[in-house]
Amino acid sequence: MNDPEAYPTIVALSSAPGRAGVAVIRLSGSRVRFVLETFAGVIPEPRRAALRQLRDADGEAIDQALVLFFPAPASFTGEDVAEFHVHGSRAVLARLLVVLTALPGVRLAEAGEFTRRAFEAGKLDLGAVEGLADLIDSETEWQRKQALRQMEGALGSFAAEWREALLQAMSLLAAELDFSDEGDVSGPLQEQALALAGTVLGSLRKALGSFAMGERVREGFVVVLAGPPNAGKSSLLNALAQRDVAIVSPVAGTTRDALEVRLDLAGLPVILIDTAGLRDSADPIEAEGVRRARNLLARADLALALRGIDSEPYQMDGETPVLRLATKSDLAGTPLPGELPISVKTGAGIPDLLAAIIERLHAFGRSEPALLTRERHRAAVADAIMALERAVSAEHGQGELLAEELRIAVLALERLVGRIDVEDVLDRLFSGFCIGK
Ligand SMILES: Nc1nc2c(ncn2[C@@H]2O[C@H](COP(=O)(O)OP(=O)(O)OP(=O)(O)O)[C@@H](O)[C@H]2O)c(=O)[nH]1
Ligand SMILES: [K+]
Ligand SMILES: [Mg+2]
Repeated sequence: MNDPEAYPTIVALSSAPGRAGVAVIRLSGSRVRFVLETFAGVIPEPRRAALRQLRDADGEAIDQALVLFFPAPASFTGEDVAEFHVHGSRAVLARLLVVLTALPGVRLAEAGEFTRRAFEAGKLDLGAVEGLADLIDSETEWQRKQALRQMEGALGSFAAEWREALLQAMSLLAAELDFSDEGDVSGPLQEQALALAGTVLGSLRKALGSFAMGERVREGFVVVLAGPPNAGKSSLLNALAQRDVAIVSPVAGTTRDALEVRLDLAGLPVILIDTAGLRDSADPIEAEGVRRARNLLARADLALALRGIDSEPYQMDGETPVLRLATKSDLAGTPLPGELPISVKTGAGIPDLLAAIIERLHAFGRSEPALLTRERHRAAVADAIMALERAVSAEHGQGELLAEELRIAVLALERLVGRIDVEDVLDRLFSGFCIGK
């Protein structure tokens, strides 16, 4: 890790680009002390801010900066790390990055490279890296809480406990097998091993139960506005987004393309999608819009089925959970049983609608924050569960089979936290990171 060839010192703007009061430039690697001496004239006391004038090699001032030094190994990456807190001006940042990268052995960081080094130094496990990525992307309260817990290693510590228990079960089985010459004797040690596996199985099932919520909190709940033309779908989208996003008109068949807005509903991230009014149309463009609407509806987490209170009832089929709305409640008409009356014109019923949507979304899981948040997590835990289910249902006396299933479950848990098969996951993950992270 200290080899400057294999690990050049990396530098990047770690705060957001553009004009700002303060910007943070971060460096990591074996040349950090040299950089500090050269540009700041001093290596500050570890973790203490020092106000310094930064000067280039000719002694010309670049900016005043707060300078921080985090010596290896107690740093984010495990290497020597420095931060320059400078004025967030494009000219200061451009000049500083030019002079820093002009030094031999110093280059600009790639996306996620600081975090990759932290991972390689064992500072973060895969779950924590994923949590960090999610925290940076988080926009709502639920997303922030879930990501923070994951960044702090929740998944890693659960996985370590499960793995520990299964390894213990495996050693009990091995001891049992040593006592028997046929490898087919069931005894008290096997019973103990099975009990351990059963406990882990219960805990894994509980974690799996958190996935539906965890994934949706991470990616957003998909809520689709559906109903016949002119039911008021686009009007409702605009009202909920509090922006003029979609075209509204009295012409039936106005909306063709699906339009989406992101909402924060009591901390839950929602992707609200407006769609073409559902009807048989001879117009090929409108018909395509209706086809897309039906597809979106089929994979939505919740459908808002709209009917104008002055219009005919209509049938909406499919598996998607539905909340029924009678729109335009300011006009003459009566809501049908089960319909919530709303009016975009007067605002009547809109707070009730929001409360009803939030209530429906909570049906995906009430306990927060979730432990499993990505398909990758679900797949690994499901594999471990299947192996343990086979283990606990094995015939008595099949000690070797049992051990094999436990081994499969342990491997799945090692995949979960990135002990094995990690490269592909990392490449995909880091390509989505910002440059200075
Ligand atoms: N009185 C009244 N009119 C409304 C209300 N909401 C929508 N409208 C009117 O109903 C008409 C249709 O509204 P849209 O929002 O375009 O309906 P839509 O369901 O998106 O229609 P398509 O995109 O054609 O399927 C427009 O003239 C709206 O002004 C309401 O709450 N009260
Ligand atoms: K319309
Ligand atoms: Mg519309």
